[in-house]
Amino acid sequence: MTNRKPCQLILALDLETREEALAMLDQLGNSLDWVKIGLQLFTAYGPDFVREVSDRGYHVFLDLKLHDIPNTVAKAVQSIAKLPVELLTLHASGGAEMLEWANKARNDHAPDLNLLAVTVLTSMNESQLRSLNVQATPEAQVTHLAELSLKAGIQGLVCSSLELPPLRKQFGPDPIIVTPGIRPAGSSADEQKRIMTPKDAAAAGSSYIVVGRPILKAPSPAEAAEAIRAELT
Ligand SMILES: O=c1ccn([C@@H]2O[C@H](COP(=O)(O)O)[C@@H](O)[C@H]2O)c(=O)[nH]1
Repeated sequence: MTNRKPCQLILALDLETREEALAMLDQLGNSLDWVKIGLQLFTAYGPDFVREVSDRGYHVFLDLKLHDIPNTVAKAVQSIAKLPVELLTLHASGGAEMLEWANKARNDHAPDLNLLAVTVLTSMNESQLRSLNVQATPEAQVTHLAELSLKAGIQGLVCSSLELPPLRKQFGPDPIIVTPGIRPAGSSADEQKRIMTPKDAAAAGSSYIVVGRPILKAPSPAEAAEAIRAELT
């Protein structure tokens, strides 16, 4: 028995234009509490778009996957602290010093912001890790990077739901664990390699699942989102 909160759905709002994105949010209405703004819309519309989504009442997850020298990442966290963002990603592979500097900037400027360390992208499998000269399995590499990140003080992790059992066993119920690579049964995996259904991800201990194309490309995005939410309860 754990005191873990119920798993929540985050929509990955990966669309081309502001107009398309806002129309999608209009369609989804009450099916949604959380919106992830990623590189596509942030590079096109920047902080104003973040404020616009937040002004509509959504919790905002800004998925910029920061990865640079410690000073540059810390300064970026300081800038993002001025925005209505509750979750922000950075790459764990930037290393302990980068993570510590980012966390200090968060503590100094945005203590309500939760930083999430991206471990191994869900689009990667073991052979892709080998091509980067990483000899570990995805599970071992995720666990290693998770340990590094949590030791550096980072509040949460991004990984595949497949890695949830060992992570929850080692780190317990407290770390926020966000899992993309979610595919309802029978839907296309696209380029995602380490996938799970919403139901299984929730049961395995995901704090939040991230879903993009299975909702965005569905004939009825609102029905698709509702069906996914129903799997989480
Ligand atoms: O390891 C990761 C980290 C982030 N993502 C992001 O999640 C969504 C997934 O979109 P789908 O359309 O559901 O595949 C996307 O914005 C990625 O940038 C991830 O997939 N894997």
